[in-house]
This record gives sequence, C-alpha cells and structure tokens, in this order.
Amino acid sequence: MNPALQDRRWRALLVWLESLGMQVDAEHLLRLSPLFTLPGPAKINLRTLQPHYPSRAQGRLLSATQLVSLHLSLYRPASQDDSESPDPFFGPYVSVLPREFDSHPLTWLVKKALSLPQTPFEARLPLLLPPGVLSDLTKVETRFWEDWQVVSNYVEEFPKVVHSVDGLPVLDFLWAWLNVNTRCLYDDLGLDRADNHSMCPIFDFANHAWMQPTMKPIQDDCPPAGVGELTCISGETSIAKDEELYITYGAHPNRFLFVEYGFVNPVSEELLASGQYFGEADVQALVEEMILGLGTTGVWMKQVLQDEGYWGDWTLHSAPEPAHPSYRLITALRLYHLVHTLDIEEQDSLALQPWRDTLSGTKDDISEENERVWRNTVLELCQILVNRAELGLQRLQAESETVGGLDWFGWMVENIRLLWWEEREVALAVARSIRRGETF
Ligand SMILES: C[S@@+](CC[C@H](N)C(=O)[O-])C[C@H]1O[C@@H](n2cnc3c(N)ncnc32)[C@H](O)[C@@H]1O
Repeated sequence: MNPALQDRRWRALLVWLESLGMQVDAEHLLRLSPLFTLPGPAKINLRTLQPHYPSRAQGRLLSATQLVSLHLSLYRPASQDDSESPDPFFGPYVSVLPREFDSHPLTWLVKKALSLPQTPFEARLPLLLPPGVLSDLTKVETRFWEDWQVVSNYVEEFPKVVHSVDGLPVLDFLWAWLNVNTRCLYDDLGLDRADNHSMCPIFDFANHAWMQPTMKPIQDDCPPAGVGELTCISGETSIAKDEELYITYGAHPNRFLFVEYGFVNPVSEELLASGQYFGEADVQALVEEMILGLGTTGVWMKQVLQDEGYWGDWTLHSAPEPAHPSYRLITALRLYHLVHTLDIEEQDSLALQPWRDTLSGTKDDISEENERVWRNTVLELCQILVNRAELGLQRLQAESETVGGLDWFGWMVENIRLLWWEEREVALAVARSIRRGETF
C-alpha cells in the first residue's frame, strides 16, 4: 500500500484513540512497560456493537463473530486504495484493516464455491495441501457458511440494517469474517466463552512469534459492563528501538495457523531436530479409515471411543523428545488391536475391561502382544505419511514451476512446502523412536 496513505491512516487512528482517552505519545505507546492501554470503547465486540443493532426481547440473535462480521461488512471501505471506511463508530480503525485476503486459503474455497474467476494455480492450491490440512480448512469453510446463513436471515428480518442497494455481498462478508477470525483477541466480557472476544486496534497489528514474544496483553480484572481497558506489556525479551513487536497467538500447530490465519511458522531443520520446536503431524483421516474399515465392528468401536472421549485428534509429535504418538492415538490403537482379537459376540463392555484398565491407569498395557502390534501400526502410519509427503512435495514443486502471476504465490508455495515437510520429518522422527524401542 502507498506509504503516505498508510501514514495518514495511522495518524487518524491515533487521533481517534486519543479522543477516547488513550495516551498515544511515543513514551506511552512504545517504550514503557506497560506499552500502551487501549480504552474499552475502542474495542469492537458484542458489548460495543449490540446497542446499535436491533434485537428481539429474548435471547441474542447473533454471536460475536456474526455481529462483528456483519458490522464490518456494512462499513467495508470501497475497493479503491484511497477510500476510508464510512463507519461512524470505528471508522479510523476499520480504515487501517487489511483491504483484501486473497492469499488466505479460505478465500480459495469460497471463490470456488461461488464459481468466481481464479487463476488455474489458485484453483489447484487446495489440492496441493496435505489431506489433514484440507480437511481442517473445510471445517473453517463450514463455519463461515453457517455464519453467513445466520447473518443473511438476520438481515432479512431487519432489512433496514443494510443501507446499500447491493444488499449484503457475500465477498464483503468474507472480508469481514476473515478480519474477525484473524484479528480477535480473547477478552473476558462476561459473556459466553465463544462470545468473549474483541477486535483491538493497535494490538492487532502484532504478528505472531511462536517463541519469545516481545508483547503480551493483560486485561482489567473487573471490566465495567464488559468494556474494560486492554493493556499491553512488554515480554521477557528486551526490545530495541524500531524493532517489530510480536505476540504469540497460541501454541498452535502449523496446520491450525495455516487454516485460521493463512501462514505457518517458518521452522528450520535445526529447530525441529533440536526439539525446541514441537512439530506435529495429523493422522486422523488414516486411523478413521482403518477403524471404519472394520464395518459394523468399526462403527461400534467409534461409539466406544466417542463415549470415552478418545475419538479423533490423533497426532504424531517430534517433541518433547522422544518423538512420539499422542496418548490419544496410542489409546485408539490399543483398542483397535484388542477389538481385532475379539469375536463379534464378545463386543461388550466386559471384553473391553483390559483396555479400560489402561485408561484408568490400573494397568500399563493390555498385553505385550497388543503393545507390539499397535507400535507396528504406528510404523506403518509413519511410512504412509512419508510416502505421501514425498509425492506431495514433488507435485508442489512441479506445479509451482509453471506458475506466474499473483505476488503471494511464491510465499504460499513455501508455506505449503513447510506443511508437507513437517509431516514427513515428524513421521521419520516417530518411526526412529519406535525402532529404537522408546516407550511413551
Ligand atoms: C492480527 S493480524 C497481525 C497483523 C497483520 N500483519 C496486519 O496488521 O494485517 C494477523 C495476520 O497477520 C499475518 N501474520 C501474523 N503473524 C505472521 C507471521 N509470523 N508470518 C506471516 N504472517 C503473519 C497473517 O496474515 C495473520 O492472519
């Protein structure tokens, strides 16, 4: 973006924040600990927006994500770079938000669903992702369409909310929804957990660092009517003048960062090998296929795992060392192999007692044989992951050599390469642990 425009918008934002009572001079904004304090009314959330929107006497109609997304969609700056947001309440803030999310993977899926023009490479990007990542991305897309449906119904019920003759364009809603999804901060507003979040100017300019963040938020202990101040303090690492401030968005795996935020931690080989970075690979779809491949026995087993809270979220981890399968995965595979040894008539709770004993900690394992076979299954899963990743990397390499065009393509190819590479490295590390006879 034009630096003069960016500068003008930044100044307008500071003037607006100052009018709300924030100390915005360089001393308070940058150098002190706490770094800055954001006034409650500057935050966009359910508390600050609800007074401006119609509702029914009983029950709220929109979740925080839905209402904030609706509000932003209504006040999206026109597409020209030099236009400002017409939002009468948060205009200076909305004007500095990202203007587009073309590189975000959700945009690829939504454009496809709407049959909008895409370059051939853009259209193929979802197919170049590891299957677990695509499956998580599809869940994000489902959330998006569900919110769109609820907001569309709301707008139908209260048509005066929309002031444009164009109605509520779905692409404006996508832009707004991605702003909410990538910029909200958990904020205790005294609401349901899912609604306790806010968009916070200035704070949300901070990019993510998976280690040694230089900034972190602290909130009012007792926010008045849920619109309390937000103070940011410096982290443990010292900050040099003009240095970029980072926060940690959470201890999320790269798969999650990618589908929610559209980027990954750029992990080096050394960091992964040193055990400082906790690499992760998802084997949910593979294990699900194995279990459901057992037919009616598999369906029964799925129910048992669901009842015990062990269905899904099966992963491999490179650290903490030794590289290991998750306890959830071990638990599911122990059951899988126990069930293999049973007759169909034996499928009752009593037959599962040895497995339940491992859950309660009464026994370490079901049997030596059961340990041997589930470990073998992990080895096989690792081999599948390694083979799949090799193919995925080759395909990515081949396809990316032929693309030109959009400036974010090269960066995105690198993100996808890292996703495949991490899966392969984690699988190799776990396979080495198993072969070494490590116990987990
Ligand atoms: C809360 S915003 C952070 C500030 C952002 N650069 C901005 O003002 O638009 C979150 C978005 O910033 C980008 N981002 C944050 N941390 C990043 C990182 N470490 N590497 C690459 N992009 C990052 C991603 O696009 C993410 O969705």
